[in-house]
Amino acid sequence: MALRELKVCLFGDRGVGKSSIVWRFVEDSFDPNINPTIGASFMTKTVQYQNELHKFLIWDTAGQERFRALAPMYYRGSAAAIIVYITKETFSTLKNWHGPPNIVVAIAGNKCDLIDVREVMERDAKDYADSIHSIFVETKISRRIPSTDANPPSGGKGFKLRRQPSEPKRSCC
Ligand SMILES: Nc1nc2c(ncn2[C@@H]2O[C@H](COP(=O)(O)OP(=O)(O)OP(=O)(O)O)[C@@H](O)[C@H]2O)c(=O)[nH]1
Repeated sequence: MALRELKVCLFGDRGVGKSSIVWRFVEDSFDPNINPTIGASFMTKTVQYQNELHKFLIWDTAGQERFRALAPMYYRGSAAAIIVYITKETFSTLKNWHGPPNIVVAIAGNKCDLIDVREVMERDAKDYADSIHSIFVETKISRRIPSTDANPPSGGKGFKLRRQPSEPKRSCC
């Protein structure tokens, strides 16, 4: 079976939930006490879609301002980027995370389970996403969404982690 490798990076201010999104995707788990990322953390997950295996090489970057200058390095060679926000403030800094024009960008409005924290109207976020030709999705990582897919992709096998859930995140670059 053919194997395609796709580099995907996550960007966004600290605490918006980038690592939680990755953990939900890779391990289908949620840790309310997850540690902040230092530098970046790397994980992979292989998903079968039709007759192809897609191996996602996922770079989860640190949101702290001091790491922002490293973004171009992670963008290099990426097929896609996910830029995450939650509040008005983290939404207003989305443009700081913009990358090259030739990659797929998805904007994720995370923590939509926390009604009080959610300050950006879905319509405004969608309009912004349209204006930069990106995908828009609202996410909540804290609760598992039951799959309605009778044949879910064969993720889970073939992924490797550099960090166990209970360990602190390590810088790897
Ligand atoms: N209620 C709720 N909490 C969330 C959600 N996603 C993440 N969190 C929590 O938000 C906090 C920050 O999550 P992280 O995934 O570490 O955020 P991050 O963007 O990777 O943060 P940095 O590593 O500092 O850049 C953690 O306490 C998570 O458990 C969500 O959808 N809902």
